Amino acid sequence: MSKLLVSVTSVEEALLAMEGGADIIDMKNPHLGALGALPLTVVAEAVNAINGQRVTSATTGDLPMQPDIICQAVMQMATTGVDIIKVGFFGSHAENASCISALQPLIQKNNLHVVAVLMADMEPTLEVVELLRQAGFFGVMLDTARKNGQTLLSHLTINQLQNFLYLAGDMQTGLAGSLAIEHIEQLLAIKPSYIGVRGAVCWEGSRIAKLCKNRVSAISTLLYNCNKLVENIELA
Ligand SMILES: O=C[C@H](O)COP(=O)(O)O
Repeated sequence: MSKLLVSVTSVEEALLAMEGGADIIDMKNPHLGALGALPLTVVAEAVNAINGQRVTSATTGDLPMQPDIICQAVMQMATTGVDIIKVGFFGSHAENASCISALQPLIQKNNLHVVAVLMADMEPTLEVVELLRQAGFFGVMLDTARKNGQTLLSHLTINQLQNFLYLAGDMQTGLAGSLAIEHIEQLLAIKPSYIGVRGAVCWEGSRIAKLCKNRVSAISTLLYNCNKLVENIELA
C-alpha cells in the first residue's frame, strides 16, 4: 500500500493535511525552493500538534552539498523531534557521495531516520542509491528541483522509476515532483512506499498558495482506491 505524503508550511496546514487523510505530514517552505526549510520552531510546534497521530517529516533546505553544512542542518532538525529528516542531494556524484559518508556516523550514532531526496531533473546517478543503502539511510525519494511546470514523469519513464525502486531495496521510497491527480494511478502500479505532493493539494494547484483540505481528501481517496485496485489485480 503506497502512502500519501503532503508538504505543509504551518501548524494550521499540518492539521488540515491530517484531517484530509495524509499519512505523512511533511514540513517544508516552498517559498525557499524545492526543499525549502521551515524554522525549527515551526517544525517543533507542528510535531507537537500532530502528537504522534501521523508520521512527520521535514526538509533541511536547498543547501550547498558541503558535508559540514548538511550535517549541521540534520542535527539541528533532529532537535525538533520530527520522525524523518529529508535531505536534498543537489550536487555532483562526488559531492553527494562525500555528504553521504559524513552523514553515515551521525545516522548510526543518533539512530536518525534520514531520507535522501534525489533530483530527477539534475540527472542523479543511480550508484548513489547503493551508497545511501550502505550508509543506513531510512529512505530515498525522487523529486524535481525546478518547479517549472515539468513533472517527475517529464524526466523519467515508468520503467526508469521502477528500476529506481528496485535499486532502493529495503529502503523506503518516495516519488514526487509536481505530481497531479492524473499521475497517481500509473505511479501506484509500481508501488512506491509513498507519493509526495504539494502543488496538487493547494488552491489553484499552486505550491505557494494555501493548502486545500478538499484536495488532500480527493488525492487520499484516489490513492486508497488505486491501492485497492492494485491489490485486487494481484489477487486475481
Ligand atoms: O515532497 C513532496 C513535495 O513537496 C512535492 O512538491 P510539488 O508537488 O509541489 O512538486
